[in-house]
This record gives sequence, structure tokens and C-alpha cells, in this order.
Amino acid sequence: MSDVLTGAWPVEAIRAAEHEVMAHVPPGALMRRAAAGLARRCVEVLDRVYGTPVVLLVGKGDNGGDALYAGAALARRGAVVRAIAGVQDERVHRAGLTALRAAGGRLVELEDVRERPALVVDGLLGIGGRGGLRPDSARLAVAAEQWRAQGSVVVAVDLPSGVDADTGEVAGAAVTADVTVAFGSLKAGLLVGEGAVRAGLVEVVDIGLSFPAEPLARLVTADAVARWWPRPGPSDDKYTRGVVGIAAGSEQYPGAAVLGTGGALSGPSGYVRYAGAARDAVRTAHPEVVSATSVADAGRVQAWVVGSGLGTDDEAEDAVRQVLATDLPVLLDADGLTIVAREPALVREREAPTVLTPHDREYARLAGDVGPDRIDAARRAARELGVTVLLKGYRTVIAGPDDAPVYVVKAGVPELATAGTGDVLSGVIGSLLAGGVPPAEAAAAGAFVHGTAGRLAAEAGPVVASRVLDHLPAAVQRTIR
Ligand SMILES: NC(=O)C1=CN([C@@H]2O[C@H](COP(=O)(O)OP(=O)(O)OC[C@H]3O[C@@H](n4cnc5c(N)ncnc54)[C@H](OP(=O)(O)O)[C@@H]3O)[C@@H](O)[C@H]2O)[C@@H](O)CC1
Ligand SMILES: [K+]
Repeated sequence: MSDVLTGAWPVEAIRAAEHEVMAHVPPGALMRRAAAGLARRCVEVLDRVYGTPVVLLVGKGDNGGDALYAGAALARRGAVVRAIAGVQDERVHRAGLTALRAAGGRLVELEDVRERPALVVDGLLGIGGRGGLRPDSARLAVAAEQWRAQGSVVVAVDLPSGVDADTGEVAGAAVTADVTVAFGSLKAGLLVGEGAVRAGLVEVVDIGLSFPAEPLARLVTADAVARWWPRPGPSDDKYTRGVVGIAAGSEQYPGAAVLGTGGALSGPSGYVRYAGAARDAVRTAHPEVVSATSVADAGRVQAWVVGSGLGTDDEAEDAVRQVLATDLPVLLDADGLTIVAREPALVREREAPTVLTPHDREYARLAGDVGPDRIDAARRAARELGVTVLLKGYRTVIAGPDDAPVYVVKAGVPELATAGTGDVLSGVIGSLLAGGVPPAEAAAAGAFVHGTAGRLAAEAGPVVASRVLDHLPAAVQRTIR
């Protein structure tokens, strides 16, 4: 798969790549490529083109130019295309407007549109936007929302107007799209935060940009997960495949232990050990798990998962300390995060990899408010604590302590936000760590298969954690086969 389909570069890098290509192609060539890809996608969302009412929302920059050229292409195929300017008329892209008019389209006022358009093309603002939409544009974004609520399909040009391209932040009004056609590469703002919600289906039109530096973010694909996932060879035994230890759950919360060990059993390691007070529950649910009452008695492992359902009393803190004192990879979740938030040195001073898997409230205890820039938030905490951070959300963001691109996982469904699913996730990631997968890739692969299991569970009925666990083997199978 081409890099530009999975990598998201910052606006600055996209501008530089654009200049590089523009020096070698005739003027307007890039915009023509972009508009042709956009028009193609617009045709796909329409049942038919001839006679279909289409509205273009057009800002003063090249984003509006793309919309006007694509609108011209639709008008040539018989669509009834009307453009509305989000700025004073004469400031829209001249050549684009000329092309639209030549094809039979017209520039009109919002009030002149009597018939609800089947398609709205949002070309108000692209990567040149700064801050919230100004009032003239905001008014049109609101109109697009209303049409969409009545059944119009909204296609965003490059990104939904009002979304910050690099962060996904929305400050004020913004367009909500069904489909976003991104040019040249993805943008991080289409993958995370509010922007991901606004963007709908995202497609990249490759217009020939190439990037010398690493992207800001990479979308995790099934192919990548399949590459990272360890497979046993003929000379492997249960130990060489890695042993994972789960120190989670308590008499009061045995579920965390059952779900965590269950998750680990779907990972690539050959052996799952349990250490804690929920032994009986684990033994009943998963006879293949070998259990002990404490971390000290558990025997050797290659990675630990610690925290969920432990509570935060002295005993829990002891377990967390013991695990963190090892020189093994550790995944820390839930109550473990609360304990570490009180004493960050516990993870900061580790040499071996540590993976933290907070949701927003847990993150806030560790590193302050997440804020609207989720990539920056994950990176900030990862750097400050010297760990890998998996920040849960509608899109999961994974950042390591170095400057490597963050991973974004979009496999999940919102229904995964339910009690116990995090325990399943922690178990799979722990197993990947024990199997020797580096921390960021282990977290990304675990989140991907967990998200896929969530989707399969959602297709079958209401999502609860034990059903996510039931679907995990199938999710792994379809991802790595
Ligand atoms: N990259 C590529 O290779 C290719 C890129 N292409 C396309 O070009 C697009 C980028 O075009 P662009 O640079 O003209 O910027 P764009 O986003 O249209 O508008 C910026 C204008 O809007 C204004 N403005 C700013 N903030 C605002 C706000 N909050 N609310 C309202 N207005 C605001 C600002 O005005 P000013 O602040 O100067 O008054 C500025 O003049 C890109 O997204 C893609 O679609 C393709 O054609 C082909 C190849
Ligand atoms: K746009």
C-alpha cells in the first residue's frame, strides 16, 4: 500500500511537497488531478448525475477552486450545479468559476436555493484554514448540516471545513461530511479527535506528492498488524513463544482477571500465567491458565500486565511495584495508572518498555487535560514519562517516547466503550509484548484486533466485554491470515 494512503503529514510538509511537484508540472495540473478525483467520488455517491441538484460551498482559496472544477465536471454530465460563495462573490477562484459557468453551472446566494441538493460539496476551507470558521463560512456550514439532516450527502474537499488539518480540533462551526476526499496524503486531523468524527469515510487521491520525512501519524492497517504478529515456527515451544503474566483482578473484581487472561490467550504467546486473588474465577473460565496468588510466586514471564481491578490499597501497590521493578516489558492499566500517577518515578526510571493505556480521565491524572490535540497529548505524556502511551478514544492514538510517527487505530466501534473491554485489550497487548513485539507495535496490533473483535461483537448484538473476548480469535484470524 502506498505510503500516502496510510501516512498523515503535517500541513507544512504537504505544502513543501506540493511546491516540489509544481516545479515540474504545468500550472494547474495538481488542481486538475485533485478535482478529477473529487468529481469521480461525487459521481459514486449519486444514484444518477443527470438532472441531479448539486450545491458547491466555495471559499476564497484553492479548496474552493477544487470544488468549482469538480462541479464543472458534474455539470458537463448534466447535474444542476449551483455554487454558493462563503466570501464575497468576486473573491472565489476565478478560473474555477469560469469553468463552472462554461459547463452551465451558476453562482447563486444561499437564499436562491429552493430545492434540497442531493449532494453538497464542501470547498469552503482546506489546509489554508486557521482558527474557527468566519461568520460567512459558518453560515454555510450550518446550511450544510441542515441539508444533511434532511438526506443530502456531503462530500468534503480535502478536509471538512472548520476542522484543523493537523490536530482535528474544531473551534466553532464545522462541516460534517459523509465522505472526505483528501489530496496528496491523509491529514492527522482526519484521523483523530473531532475531525475524525466530522470526516466520515476518508479517501486519499494520490496526486503524486512525495515526502522525504516521516509522517506525523500512521494509520494502522491489517497488513501491518499481520507483519508484526509473531507466528510459531517448528522449533518453538510454549516458552519460546513468550510467557505473559497477568496481575489483575481481586476477590472483589474477578472479572478483570478473567477478561485479561482471556485476552492474553488470543495473543501470540504460548503460555499465560495469572497472579492474584481471583485464581478460582480464572481457573474456571480458562483451564489453560496457570495461576499463583502473588507476583512473587508466579514464576518466570517475559512481560507483565498489571493494574486492572486491583484496587489501590497497599497490597495493590505492592503488586504494581514488584512488576515495575522487573526488567521486563510491562503494560499498566486502570488502578495501576492511578498508583503511578501518585508516583511517576515508578515508570520514569524504568529501562524496559512500559505501555500505559489510559482513557481521558486516567490520562488527566497522569499528565493533565487531554485537550483537543490528542496526538500531541499522547506524545507529551509518552515523552515526559519515558513510556509508550495508548490513548483510548473513538480513534486510539499510540505514541512512543521517541519522535517516531504515532499510530492511529480506527478499527473499533463506539460500543466498545463499556466496562471490561480495556481488560481484554490489556491482555492481548501483554501477550504481544511477551512475544517480543516492540511496545508501540504491540499496542497498535492489540488495539487493532481488539477493535475488530468489538466490531464483530457489535454486528452480533449488544457489546459487552465477554462477547468481545468471544470474537477475539476470529478477529485475530481475519487480521493476520
Ligand atoms: N496541497 C496540494 O498539493 C494541493 C492542494 N489543493 C487544494 O488547495 C487547498 C489549499 O488551498 P489554499 O492554500 O488556497 O487554502 P484554502 O484552505 O482553500 O483557503 C485559505 C483561504 O481561506 C481564508 N481563511 C483562513 N482561515 C479561515 C477561516 N477560519 N474561515 C474562513 N476563511 C478562512 C484565508 O484567507 P485570509 O486569511 O487570507 O483572509 C485563505 O485565503 C487544499 O486544501 C486543497 O483543497 C489542490 O487544489 C491541489 C493540490
Ligand atoms: K473543505
